[in-house]
Formats: sequence, structure tokens, C-alpha cells
Amino acid sequence: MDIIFLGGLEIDTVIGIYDWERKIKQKIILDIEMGFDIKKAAASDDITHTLDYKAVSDRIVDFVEHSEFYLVERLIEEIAGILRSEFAIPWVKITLNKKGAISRAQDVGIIIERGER
Ligand SMILES: Nc1nc2c(c(=O)[nH]1)N=C([C@H](O)[C@@H](O)CO)CN2
Repeated sequence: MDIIFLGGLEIDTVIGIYDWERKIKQKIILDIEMGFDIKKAAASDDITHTLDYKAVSDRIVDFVEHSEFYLVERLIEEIAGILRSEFAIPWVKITLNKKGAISRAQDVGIIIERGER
């Protein structure tokens, strides 16, 4: 399985369990790896034969910007669901970094893999 990836995708959103977090937008950073067979597109040189990472980015940015979840668990699972159902991606690995959420930690967040590789 080949991998098409999006790294360091920064999006501002309402996310968090505390009252003050419900009133502001915070940055999350996504690293997304998507399993996809690129052979057909490589042979044809045709964008319609591949997973358009611009379309994926636009969809995920729009979704996250308008979401208001409490837990990063819920947000990351929703993102995985969109990728798998709307883009027919058989396997996805997502890292969600809520940088700055823990004052003494550089990075904090979740990594999930969904689907079969
Ligand atoms: N496993 C989780 N732990 C915590 C979360 C979360 O979404 N998942 N969220 C918070 C707060 O919103 C935190 O990010 C604010 O500092 C705490 N723990």
C-alpha cells in the first residue's frame, strides 16, 4: 500500500473541556497518512485516478474549523470517519497535536490508525 500524506496541517477550532476553552479558538495540528495505490495515476498522469490531497485538505479544514467538540478523541475519530467514508481510503493514520494544551509539554495529543493496511 502506498501512502499519500498531509503533514503539519494547522487549523483553528473550538476544542476543550473547560469553560474558557469554549469561548476561544485553539490551534490543532494534523499529520494524516492515507493508504492509496498510486500506480494507476502514475501510469496515466491523471488527477482523476488518484486521491486529490487538495480536496482532502479543503474538506478536513472546513470540517474542523466549524466543529466544537470537547475531546480530541471525538474530533480525531470524526476526521477518520470522513476520510474513510467520503474518500474511500482503506487505511488512515492520524496524529492530532493540541500543542500548548499542557504548559510543560511541547506536544500533546492522540495518534490513531483505522482500517486495514
Ligand atoms: N485524553 C484527553 N485528555 C484531556 C483532553 C482531551 O481532549 N483528551 N482535554 C483536556 C483539556 O481540554 C485540555 O486540552 C486543556 O488544557 C484535558 N485532558
